[in-house]
Amino acid sequence: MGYKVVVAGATGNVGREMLNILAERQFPVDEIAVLASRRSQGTEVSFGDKTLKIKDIEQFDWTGWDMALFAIGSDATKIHAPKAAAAGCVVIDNSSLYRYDPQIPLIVPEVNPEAIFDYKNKMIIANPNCSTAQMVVALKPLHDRARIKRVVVSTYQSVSGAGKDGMDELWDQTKGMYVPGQEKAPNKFQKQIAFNVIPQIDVFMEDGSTKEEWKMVVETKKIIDKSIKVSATCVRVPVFVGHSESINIEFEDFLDEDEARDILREAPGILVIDKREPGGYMTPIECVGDYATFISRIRQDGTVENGLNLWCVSDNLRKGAALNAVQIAELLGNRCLKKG
Ligand SMILES: NC(=O)C1=CN([C@@H]2O[C@H](COP(=O)(O)OP(=O)(O)OC[C@H]3O[C@@H](n4cnc5c(N)ncnc54)[C@H](OP(=O)(O)O)[C@@H]3O)[C@@H](O)[C@H]2O)C=CC1
Ligand SMILES: N[C@@H](CC(=O)OP(=O)(O)O)C(=O)O
Repeated sequence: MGYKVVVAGATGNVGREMLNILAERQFPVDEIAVLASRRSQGTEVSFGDKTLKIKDIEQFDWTGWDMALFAIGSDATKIHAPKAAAAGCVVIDNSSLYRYDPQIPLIVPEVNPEAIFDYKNKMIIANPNCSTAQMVVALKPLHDRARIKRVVVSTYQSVSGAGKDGMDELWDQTKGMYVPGQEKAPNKFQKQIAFNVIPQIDVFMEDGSTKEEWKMVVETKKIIDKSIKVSATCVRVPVFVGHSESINIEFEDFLDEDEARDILREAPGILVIDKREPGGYMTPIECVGDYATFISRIRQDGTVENGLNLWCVSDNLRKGAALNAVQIAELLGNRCLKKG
């Protein structure tokens, strides 16, 4: 016996990946419903070898459904997640709406699976920001060994993090550079993204940081340990899929780079690719479609007492969103609902 599963936002980048991953991992599905806005009603999406028709979320009756994977952004989530939860359908939400509610668990299954039992508080579970997800997978096993004091991270985030519109803007702007009359002005992004990088993701906060940077700080504390200090700079780069991060870590205790490499090799969800030769590291284009968080360029930072540098790459639509949500669904099924 399997689950009655809903995917909300099934026409989007993340929703489509959710359907792919549910099928790939043979999640025990008895029945599946795919939802989006009214404008997509009747559109077809693939689920394994099946084709499913999109239903209008406004008209959907949540009664009798076990779990719903949401990827529809905060505004629509605010309307529909409470309706699903009230009908007894556990919501696994990709938006930032509920992440900072102390009653709602924020989960990366490799890091804090025990938080799953708090789903009962509000029948909602939050999925972290894409940049946080891959970073905490890398930090947790190192923190367990040497206690992290401080992290300085710079991100290189792909345009798919900004949804379908972000990908279209990079594509159209790049084409427009070569075809006279087809130049495309910035719209989704604040400045030209083709052949450029933009040091702003999400809105500015009062202290001069951006909300994306704030999310990385607050979410890392909630998922791993509130004592960890994080300083983040988030940058949009002209890459379609795959977020990269340069991470500098300062520990309480000394951690040798070889031991760090061994720890990361053994850690769940991580693949270490770290040869000190040209090309002996991971780049975003190579991680697309993969489940892993890839770690490269592990090296001592001799400028602080107990420092380490590393390079971290992952598919933001998978580990950063859809895969993590499906892993949460698996955790919920195995440890709490126990039907599959
Ligand atoms: N991309 C990423 O890396 C990450 C994304 N997320 C979260 O997931 C959400 C979706 O991201 P992504 O798939 O990339 O975005 P897309 O723009 O690719 O897709 C948006 C999806 O949301 C649906 N939608 C939008 N408005 C409504 C509405 N009012 N009612 C019902 N459905 C609606 C769209 O349906 P329609 O086609 O009908 O418009 C579409 O299915 C984000 O807003 C974010 O909260 C979280 C972490 C990472
Ligand atoms: N902001 C992320 C993607 C995203 O949707 O994040 P959030 O779920 O925190 O709004 C990016 O642009 O890469």
